Amino acid sequence: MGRRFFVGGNWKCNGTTDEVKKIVKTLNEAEVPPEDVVEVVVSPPFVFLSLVKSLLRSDFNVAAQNCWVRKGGAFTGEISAEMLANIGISWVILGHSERRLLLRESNEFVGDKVAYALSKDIKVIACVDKISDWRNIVIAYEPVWAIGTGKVATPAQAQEVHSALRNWLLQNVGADVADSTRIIYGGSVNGANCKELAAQPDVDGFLVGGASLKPEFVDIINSAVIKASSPQ
Ligand SMILES: O=C(CO)COP(=O)(O)O
Repeated sequence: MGRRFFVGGNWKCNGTTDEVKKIVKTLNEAEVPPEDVVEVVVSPPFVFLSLVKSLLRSDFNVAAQNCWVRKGGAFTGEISAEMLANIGISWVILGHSERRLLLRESNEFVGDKVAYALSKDIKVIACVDKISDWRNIVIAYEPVWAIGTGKVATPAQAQEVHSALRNWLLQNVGADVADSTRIIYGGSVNGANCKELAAQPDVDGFLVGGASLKPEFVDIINSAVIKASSPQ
């Protein structure tokens, strides 16, 4: 099987230049498993993408937190997938519940964004339809009640939903995709609760908000080792 553990750090709308440099320094100095054991992607706000990309260790990747739904042009305030590709950003988070709730992004709009980003060779952390190339998708399950609340799903709750999502992939897309697609959990993940969650067979990693701004993010990355040693 061998789904590579995935840990995403969603910094959301946080940080100053100094704070960003500090987080990157902590990550650069951290001892973590090699790239073939855990894939780490941090997602700073747009204005810090180039800075983080230039300073961050080369075994970690950088994601944008959003992008425009199609080719750029007269769309004030938007950032296109082409622009992300142009500055060497290979990942984007699309369809986060904060954007769905606060900015009224619909399933269809998010689905169009995913399709467009994939067409420009940007990999996507998403939970949507309209996906044609599953190789470049990581699905994030983030119960809204757990985001930023300190209330984390129990390992059994997370496993139940992740396994249902994988079953949906099996029934609707195919066995290969169900077997290979990473389904990651987000919502109040921290250094203390990550290990038990990581041990669940269908939890393939995390999308971390608040704790991704703190040194404990390194502990979350290191929970990949639990996964590597637990029977699947
Ligand atoms: O929304 C999240 C990650 O995208 C989760 O946020 P918290 O980890 O702060 O709950």
